[in-house]
Amino acid sequence: MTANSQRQRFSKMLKILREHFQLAMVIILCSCAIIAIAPFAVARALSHEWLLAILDSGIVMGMVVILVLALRTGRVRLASIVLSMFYTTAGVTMVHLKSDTLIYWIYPISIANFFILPARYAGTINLCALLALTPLTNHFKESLEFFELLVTLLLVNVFAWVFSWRTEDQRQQLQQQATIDPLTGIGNRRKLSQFLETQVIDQTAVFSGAVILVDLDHFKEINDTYGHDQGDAVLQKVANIIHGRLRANNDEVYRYGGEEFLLLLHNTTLAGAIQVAESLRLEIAQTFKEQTPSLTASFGCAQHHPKETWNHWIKRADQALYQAKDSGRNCVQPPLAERYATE
Ligand SMILES: Nc1nc2c(ncn2[C@@H]2O[C@H](COP(=O)(O)OP(=O)(O)OP(=O)(O)O)[C@@H](O)[C@H]2O)c(=O)[nH]1
Repeated sequence: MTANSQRQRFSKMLKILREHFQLAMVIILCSCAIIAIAPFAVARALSHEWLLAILDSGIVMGMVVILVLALRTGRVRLASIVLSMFYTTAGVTMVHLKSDTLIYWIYPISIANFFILPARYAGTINLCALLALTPLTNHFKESLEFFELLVTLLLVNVFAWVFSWRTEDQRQQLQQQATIDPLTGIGNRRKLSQFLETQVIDQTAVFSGAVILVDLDHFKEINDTYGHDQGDAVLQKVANIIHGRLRANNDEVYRYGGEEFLLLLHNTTLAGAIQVAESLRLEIAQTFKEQTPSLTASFGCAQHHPKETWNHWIKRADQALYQAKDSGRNCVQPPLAERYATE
């Protein structure tokens, strides 16, 4: 393998890890724990501390199982919950068995839970850990010392909770800004790519449906006649018309380009997509028929074929749209090869 292709593979891996933060956290936490705890298991076995050696080995093996679960099944949320419950329980058990000197491990454990889980899950698991530690009161010489420990642990949890909530809020805002088209309020091309990519990565999700590409006809003339602001208002109105025609949980619309929209219709045949496109074509033409120049739209439809790649599918719809433009605009076209089957 050349240095260049190695670099490409490495940067591809980094991209996947960046996009799948939770999976990255599971991999990092499991790997660090395995590397850090395995030597203790060996050292304890060598010094005949059998109980602790068995516990350490159990933790290492548990981490390996969780790592494999996350990587093989892709069920990262489940793996994160199991991982968090596993090392928190192991931490609390060790404190009870070994002595309260290990109690300081509960601090990083509490924070790690907020890294890999949503705040409410992490908070609940940490609260259970705190309750499980309360029987330790008699291990401390002064109850004030134990009380201080509980208060500091609670404070760490509150700060981590606030930090986690704020980070999640910022992440959602960024996600919104990056994926929503500010003019029309519908998803942009990046959101469409994310949707298509998750469908490809998650092999269990089988898409069955159709796509419609909508392109406004001679839109440049609208801009030239009425100005860009009016052009923007027309785009918003078209987006509203399309949005109003969608089935709430079955269809999605994206702004695919400047004056181009893409509709994903789940569980829809080519004939169904053509029907939707035809009614949209009539509604758009009717809405703008009074203005000069009037506005119409052209449509290209394609049904997804089993095992067809996303690129190929959308390319077929694009070719159908090209045919619609070529046949005089203000019309709906299926892919050329399927035209007669739909007539
Ligand atoms: N107002 C406004 N205009 C936009 C926006 N994005 C793209 N456009 C305009 O859309 C027009 C697209 O022009 P063309 O690609 O020539 O297409 P057309 O005039 O619609 O002609 P056909 O597609 O061939 O029917 C250009 O004038 C762009 O400036 C936008 O966000 N707002």
